[in-house]
Amino acid sequence: MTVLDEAPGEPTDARGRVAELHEIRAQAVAGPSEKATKAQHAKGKLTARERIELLLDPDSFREVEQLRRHRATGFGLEAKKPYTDGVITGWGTVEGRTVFVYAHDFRVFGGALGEAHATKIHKIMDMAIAAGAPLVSLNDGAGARIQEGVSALAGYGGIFQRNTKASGVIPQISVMLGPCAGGAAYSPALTDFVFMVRETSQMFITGPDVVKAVTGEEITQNGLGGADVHAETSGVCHFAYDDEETCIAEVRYLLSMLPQNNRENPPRAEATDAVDRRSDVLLDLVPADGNRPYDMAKVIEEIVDDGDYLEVHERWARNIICALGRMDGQVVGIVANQPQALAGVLDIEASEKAARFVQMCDAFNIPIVTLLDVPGFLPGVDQEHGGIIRHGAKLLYAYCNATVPRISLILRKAYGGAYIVMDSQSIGADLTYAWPTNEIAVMGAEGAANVIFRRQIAEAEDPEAMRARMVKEYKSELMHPYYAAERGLVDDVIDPAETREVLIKSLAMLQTKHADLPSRKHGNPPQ
Ligand SMILES: CC(C)(COP(=O)(O)OP(=O)(O)OC[C@H]1O[C@@H](n2cnc3c(N)ncnc32)[C@H](O)[C@@H]1OP(=O)(O)O)[C@@H](O)C(=O)NCCC(=O)NCCSC(=O)CC(=O)O
Repeated sequence: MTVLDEAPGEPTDARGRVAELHEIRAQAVAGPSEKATKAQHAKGKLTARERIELLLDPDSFREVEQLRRHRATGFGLEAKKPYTDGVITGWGTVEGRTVFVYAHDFRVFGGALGEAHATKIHKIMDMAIAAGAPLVSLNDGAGARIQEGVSALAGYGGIFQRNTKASGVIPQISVMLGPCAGGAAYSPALTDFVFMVRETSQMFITGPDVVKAVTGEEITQNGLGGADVHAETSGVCHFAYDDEETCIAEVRYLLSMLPQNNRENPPRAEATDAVDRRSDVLLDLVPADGNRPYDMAKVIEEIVDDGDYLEVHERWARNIICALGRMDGQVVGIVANQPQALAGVLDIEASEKAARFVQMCDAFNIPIVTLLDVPGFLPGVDQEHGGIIRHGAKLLYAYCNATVPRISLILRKAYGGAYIVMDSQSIGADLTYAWPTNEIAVMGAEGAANVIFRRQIAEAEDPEAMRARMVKEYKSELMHPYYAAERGLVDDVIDPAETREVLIKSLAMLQTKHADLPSRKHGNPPQ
């Protein structure tokens, strides 16, 4: 029973009304019951308000529509009309910059979305778009509120439409903090970043019971749509953590590297690492032998400010790394082949992962640095039948379409179509560099010799000796490190130890880059 469950009394004096307001507010903030809060904590989850407190700067939260209640009837809803209607909405600041937020309160109808709940979210999304500030959703809801039927479903439609309208305009971050089923899983997929917490958050279109009924498969909630599944297998989530506190702290970190909207640049930090810091260690990190693996993450660590960067989709498609870091305080997006996983080939998942990242960087004015060490696209029936052509095209399209500053550096090998796709000069990179160990070619020397000298090798008295001679000839003709530089296809061959300085000075020059694309409604990118 709330104050407003009874007809408001006779007007008393102003002080009486103010006291009444404070009482109502206290009820709204407290939520349904102490028991419900305990149940939430017992599941290892924080309440919506506790989460908002972790996300925003202290005392910065300003709530909107705290006193909203649903007007639905039937199924006993008339008697159950809690304030907030199960979602807390408002704005505050993160490191002093405005951020809009909505947080499902699982204690109210399992955080399920009804009509009033949905229109609160619509309002806060409209406010975020109008203000040009990021939107963070803290999701812990059971999907459409079943008692409200189609009104609830339509509420989701309004969210999806706004997610799409806001796409590429303001950063949208979805933080999954509970079981998010059905409608609750679609909106995050439309946003820029999805965060999850192991054990306590799940995302699925239909839960294990429906899966069992339809396909006969038996699986747990986590097995179906837990954080590890989405971070490693499906690629639905970009970041997965063990607890809510770490997860929300990382959301703050990510926000610190994003602009408020597409009309701003990402915030520049105080430079804390010397521009001309040499990286002699890179010569030991990257073996000259193109077949030997190494950890590209260590190269990134060496060239960014203070070795600090945030890897996106760290555990999905590990053969490519996508990361946000700073160079001389300026935020950059780094795309790099990872020779340590699948030799760094481009396959379906790697192409999708990098394409989305490049697109995100371009939308939010983040310059892109591409580090190449790529043997090519992954051959195979699975890949061809899985549509590697159209998935690879997504990456090509994303790079070709990107107007932010783009710099690429070839560390070692760069073969074939994969070389062209990974931001070569010919698809519009602003500056391309290579280390003296580069091998830019249509394919590896052995493969090339086998194709173009097949007849000579087959007819030779000693085919193996002939093959070795032809490989050598191909290498000396076409695969020496200066072949591309002589033709102007790389702008310079650089000393690896000077990589950081060269990249930073190039980024500084490109800061004022301006590029226009022909006028059009929008492109038709491969899907
Ligand atoms: C989300 C859950 C896994 C959480 O399980 P838990 O054991 O933690 O909690 P619980 O089941 O006790 O639920 C907590 C309270 O929320 C209520 N509750 C749960 N789901 C609800 C829903 N969708 N609508 C209205 N109320 C709901 C419960 O009745 C309960 O109320 P009380 O506290 O009063 O007892 C489960 O509740 C569940 O599977 N719910 C149904 C999810 C679903 O099918 N959603 C899709 C809807 S269709 C959709 O979204 C559109 C689409 O098809 O895509």
